[in-house]
Amino acid sequence: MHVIGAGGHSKVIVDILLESHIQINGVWDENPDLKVFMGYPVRGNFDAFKKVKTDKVIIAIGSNLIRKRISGEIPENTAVAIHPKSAISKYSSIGIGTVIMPNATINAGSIIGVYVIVNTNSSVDHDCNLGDFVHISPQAALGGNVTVGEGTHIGIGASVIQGIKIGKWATIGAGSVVIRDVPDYAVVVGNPGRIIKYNKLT
Ligand SMILES: CC(=O)SCCNC(=O)CCNC(=O)[C@H](O)C(C)(C)COP(=O)(O)OP(=O)(O)OC[C@H]1O[C@@H](n2cnc3c(N)ncnc32)[C@H](O)[C@@H]1OP(=O)(O)O
Repeated sequence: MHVIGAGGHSKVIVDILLESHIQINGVWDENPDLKVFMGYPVRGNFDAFKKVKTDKVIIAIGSNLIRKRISGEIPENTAVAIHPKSAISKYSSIGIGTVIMPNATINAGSIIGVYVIVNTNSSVDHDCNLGDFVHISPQAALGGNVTVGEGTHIGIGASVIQGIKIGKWATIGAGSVVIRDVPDYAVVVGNPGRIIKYNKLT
């Protein structure tokens, strides 16, 4: 497996691959000074990776927007990285490029898009629908039937009550409690969650 990105998020993904007995063939990063990452050679930047032409690749980059941009430039049908100590219902589905961290739970009926991050100890309950490039941060909890639009970031420890619809490219602040639907691009913080501004995608 090739790993794109050599930051903190990538460290967790390398661990998942090793726990899953998946061989790492190389790490690729834009920092030309970084030669070795977690004992693996940093073989070059993203342009150099594109010449390898393989679909055995994980985009290990935490930014939802950058993950989206890179995903458009790599082969389709890339891998997923799922920690063996996550709990994923066989009645759920997980898109390509998605990573599931230790102790994350995905319950029955949930549909997880492509290149999603379901981070450590987070909980996605029954019948949720996570759009592509979403990030559910550590310890965040979604009740049943929650919809999260493309590119939205649910912050660390946030809670979303059942049935809520969150739009695309929104941000839910750390520890927030979402009890009302959230429009596209909104930044919501607090308990109860309130909109403080709107994201501008750059
Ligand atoms: C493994 C990992 O590390 S995964 C990464 C997990 N990371 C996260 O979950 C981070 C989530 N990000 C946040 O919570 C951020 O605070 C954001 C995105 C909501 C806001 O960040 P910024 O745009 O920089 O806003 P800023 O810090 O200027 O705060 C604006 C106001 O909102 C308040 N605020 C910001 N975040 C929160 C929050 N989580 N809860 C309550 N209030 C908040 C601030 O106190 C400030 O209030 P004031 O204007 O009265 O002083």
